[in-house]
Amino acid sequence: METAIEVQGLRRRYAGRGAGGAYEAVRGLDFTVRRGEVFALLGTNGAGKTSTVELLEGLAEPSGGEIRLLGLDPFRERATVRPWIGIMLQEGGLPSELTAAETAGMWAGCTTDARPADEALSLVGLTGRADVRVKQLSGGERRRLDLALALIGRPRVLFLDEPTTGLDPQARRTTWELVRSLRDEGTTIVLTTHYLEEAEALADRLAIMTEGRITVSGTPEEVMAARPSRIRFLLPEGLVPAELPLSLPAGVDGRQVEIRTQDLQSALTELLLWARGRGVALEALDARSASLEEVFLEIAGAQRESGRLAAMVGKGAAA
Ligand SMILES: Nc1ncnc2c1ncn2[C@@H]1O[C@H](COP(=O)(O)OP(=O)(O)OP(=O)(O)O)[C@@H](O)[C@H]1O
Repeated sequence: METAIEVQGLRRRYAGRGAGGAYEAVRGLDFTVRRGEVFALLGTNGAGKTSTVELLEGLAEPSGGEIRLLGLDPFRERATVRPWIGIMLQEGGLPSELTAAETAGMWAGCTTDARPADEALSLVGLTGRADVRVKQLSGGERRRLDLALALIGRPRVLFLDEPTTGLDPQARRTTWELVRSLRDEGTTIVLTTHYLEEAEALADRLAIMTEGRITVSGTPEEVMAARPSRIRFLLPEGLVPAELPLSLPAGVDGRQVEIRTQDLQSALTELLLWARGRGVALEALDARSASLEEVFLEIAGAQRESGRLAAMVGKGAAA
């Protein structure tokens, strides 16, 4: 598969951050985004996602490393790259007195080979709101207008920064469908989102960032496969934990039993055969594969813990 974006050793340092001095928000990233895929960049607040995406968009110069977007440097060759990319910003900042149609028309007027304004509004389901002023649109509708504007230039690479924040569940699903159909038409999409089910639903590949570095990357399946699945149920009345199958190491808290396994199907089969053999029912039985959310929370938890330990060590050193 062809490469759309190639990133090597990417760094971004902000000069003078209050009393704290310079701060390096992006600390040596290497990744590739293939043509026609959805690539999601995930991470906790302040992990460095926006700082990274701004570099990919050519809005700032890296302090180290290299980016090739469709073969060019997006900062130095911005004039050439700009028409190829569509950017949906977190805060639209649109003139509030214009209607949705006027806003899209104005945008189309500044764009070569623009998609007609009404087509862009229709893609995001705003046709019925075309004559409403921006200031009277709901937060979710404004978000969809931001997306329509990002699509007006028929971008080859589309950057979506938290595209469904504030959207109701139905509008979110419609946006997902649109993202999938753009991808199927060959658009490369870089997505940042805090909704992990969104990343799971849309991303062909993803990377989780922590403190300016990529901690985990791969397809959602690869990222989740590294974590154990979980089976939970209530210990049947009259049984003690020692009577549970020995081959399935279980954690028991009161009546709540939890088994963690890398092979959910075998463990579940064994558990159900055991239950049938004992003639017991497993109340509140719940078996599930690791979700992206669990992987994310584990990484974020480890990061918080290491930050806490570093602070304790720092305090100890200062004392
Ligand atoms: N202009 C700036 N000057 C100094 N520091 C900055 C600047 N912009 C961002 N930072 C810092 O860089 C770090 C990364 O910020 P960034 O906005 O890239 O994170 P993020 O992952 O996009 O977070 P969020 O999920 O909250 O949007 C943060 O610690 C932030 O305070």
